[in-house]
Amino acid sequence: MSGAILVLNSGSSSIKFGLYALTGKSDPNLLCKGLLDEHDATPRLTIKDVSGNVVFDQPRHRDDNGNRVLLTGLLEWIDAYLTGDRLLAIGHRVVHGGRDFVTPVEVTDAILDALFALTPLAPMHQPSGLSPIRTLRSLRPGLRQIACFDTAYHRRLAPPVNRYALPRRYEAIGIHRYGFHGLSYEFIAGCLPEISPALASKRTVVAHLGSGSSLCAMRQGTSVDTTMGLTPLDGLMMATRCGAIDPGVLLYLQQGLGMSVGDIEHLLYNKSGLLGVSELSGDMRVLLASADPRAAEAIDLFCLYAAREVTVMANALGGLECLVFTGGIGEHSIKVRQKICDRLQWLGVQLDMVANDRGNQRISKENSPVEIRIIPTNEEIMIARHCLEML
Ligand SMILES: Nc1ncnc2c1ncn2[C@@H]1O[C@H](COP(=O)(O)OP(=O)(O)O)[C@@H](O)[C@H]1O
Ligand SMILES: CC(=O)OP(=O)(O)O
Ligand SMILES: [Mg+2]
Repeated sequence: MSGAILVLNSGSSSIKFGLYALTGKSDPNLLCKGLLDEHDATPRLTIKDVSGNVVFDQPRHRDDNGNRVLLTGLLEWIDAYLTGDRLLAIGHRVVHGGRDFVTPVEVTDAILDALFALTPLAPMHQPSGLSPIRTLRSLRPGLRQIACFDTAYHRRLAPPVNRYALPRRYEAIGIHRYGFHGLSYEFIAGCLPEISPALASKRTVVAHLGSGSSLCAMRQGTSVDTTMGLTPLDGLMMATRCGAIDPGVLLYLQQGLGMSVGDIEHLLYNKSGLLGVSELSGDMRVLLASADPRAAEAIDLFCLYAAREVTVMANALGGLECLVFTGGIGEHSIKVRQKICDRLQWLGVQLDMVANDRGNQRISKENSPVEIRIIPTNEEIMIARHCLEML
């Protein structure tokens, strides 16, 4: 098979783009990749080829509904760039697949409606992941679009691990833990046996630390527990999300302070986490560079949550033999990795400070009971692989 696949990964703070060539049955081959960072004052999609040359650069206007102008420009550019080769499909990261979507699907209007209906379960992500699909369907009705789900990798989680202590009738209607960042975890699961077969069988906790952050307890490539739940609000403290919180706080915000449901949703998803505690920014880079004590407090709390939840994941695994850092923060922040590992020394997590400073692939001490690694994630290639399987 020859042709190309476009991948769009719409996260809570960025749109990541990948264009892949398909050559036979081998792994999709990256042609160019790009990023639109919502932290930027004037976000723009900048795409570079594999040599690092900028090949596309267009601002995204705030009032560009559904990114129509941006996506129109992008499609025109891709047609010219591929010079005769055909765009075969567009693959998308969709955060919530709910109960019905546990493998990648080719999107139809009915499926799009069903996925939009899950918006209350992922209000920060579901609309931004789905609106490009709707826009692209109107721009190119004949082009196949494939949705790949963050929840799918955790689909085998079963009671009691995915169960809430609620009356059973709520579980019966789908209120249980789903877990997210599945495309990232699936990619990491694929990397472990390539690094070494022994690593793949280790009791592993993967820490995906980005704008959204979660942990996955992994054994033999499978998720056995994860920190996010019905929604991507649970578990770790995040850029602007609170993470695990006493549900009584929510009741008090409503009953005691008279806040509306919409205001509480906005507070928990968009105003809390690093941003809420620091009162400065949800961007870890900004906090690390700040001398304000509130920034340091926010970073401390972030690391406390992460370390605390690692112990919960280790419990699900019956021990801890490997800790993997990934995601924007996990891959790049020396200090955050160090602070998390410091809190986990009693579990056998022994960080090699020099290796950590250098950002080596392996950052644990030679005799550390727990092997510590940095593995850059790649949700886009995972989506491209799923598309190739579907095609
Ligand atoms: N060099 C760095 N040091 C610390 N944090 C970083 C660095 N580079 C990126 N980050 C953090 O990573 C976050 C984005 O992570 P990423 O996984 O790319 O996010 P998304 O959830 O949007 O996919 C940013 O908000 C930033 O705080
Ligand atoms: C599920 C989730 O939190 O995603 P992101 O990290 O892209 O916000
Ligand atoms: Mg992400």
